[in-house]
Amino acid sequence: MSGVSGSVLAHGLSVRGLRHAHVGPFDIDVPAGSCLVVTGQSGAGKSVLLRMIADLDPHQGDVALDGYFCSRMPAHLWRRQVLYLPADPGWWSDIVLDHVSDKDCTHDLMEQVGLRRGVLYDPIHRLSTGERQRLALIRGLLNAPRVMLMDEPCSALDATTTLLVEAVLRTKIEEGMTIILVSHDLSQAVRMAGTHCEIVRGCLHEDVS
Ligand SMILES: Nc1ncnc2c1ncn2[C@@H]1O[C@H](COP(=O)(O)OP(=O)(O)OP(=O)(O)O)[C@@H](O)[C@H]1O
Repeated sequence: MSGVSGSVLAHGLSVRGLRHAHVGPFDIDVPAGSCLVVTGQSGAGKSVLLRMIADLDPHQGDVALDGYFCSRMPAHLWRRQVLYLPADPGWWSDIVLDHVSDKDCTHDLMEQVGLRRGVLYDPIHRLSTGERQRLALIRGLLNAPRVMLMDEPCSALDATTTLLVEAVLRTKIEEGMTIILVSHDLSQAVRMAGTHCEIVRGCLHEDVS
């Protein structure tokens, strides 16, 4: 049982009383087809928040997707729908092609985010940080999650490439995806946020500026 009472979104992500150590409690609603941008100082708890939502870090409280609580669902089913994209993605093989299931879709997405075709045939360790970041995004998108929890997905990208990635994310949001995007880039927050919140002293404050 979740131990959480009260209403949750019928379509979208509802975070209820989520906390760990000095971070939280967080209560957030992110409707399907919208983007919440989370900012905050280094060490504020942004990554911990994402990892708790993905059920990767220990926590109190619960999260619901379309009214179905994480605590009542097998972990692998939750994480298939609610995908965490870490700032420093892990790779289980050094061969890029091992990580992509649909080559046509991958080519299409690579073009959209400005990745050269040759990336598919290079070893992962030889790729630039920004290439790996975009590849991890594509790998995540190929799994068609309902929710993406993105930890600074554009931190290694130049301004032009950042806009390409944002355009892809905007399309996904229009198609109904829910995104929580952690960023240190306030201009990105302005461009992407349906809602922009800042974590201050462990709590989330909606930006009203
Ligand atoms: N599993 C954990 N258990 C306890 N404390 C943790 C755990 N993971 C992270 N922390 C601590 O929680 C705080 C928030 O960490 P977090 O990684 O969420 O910060 P952040 O806001 O993402 O920072 P940055 O912008 O530097 O990435 C830090 O003080 C960190 O040391």
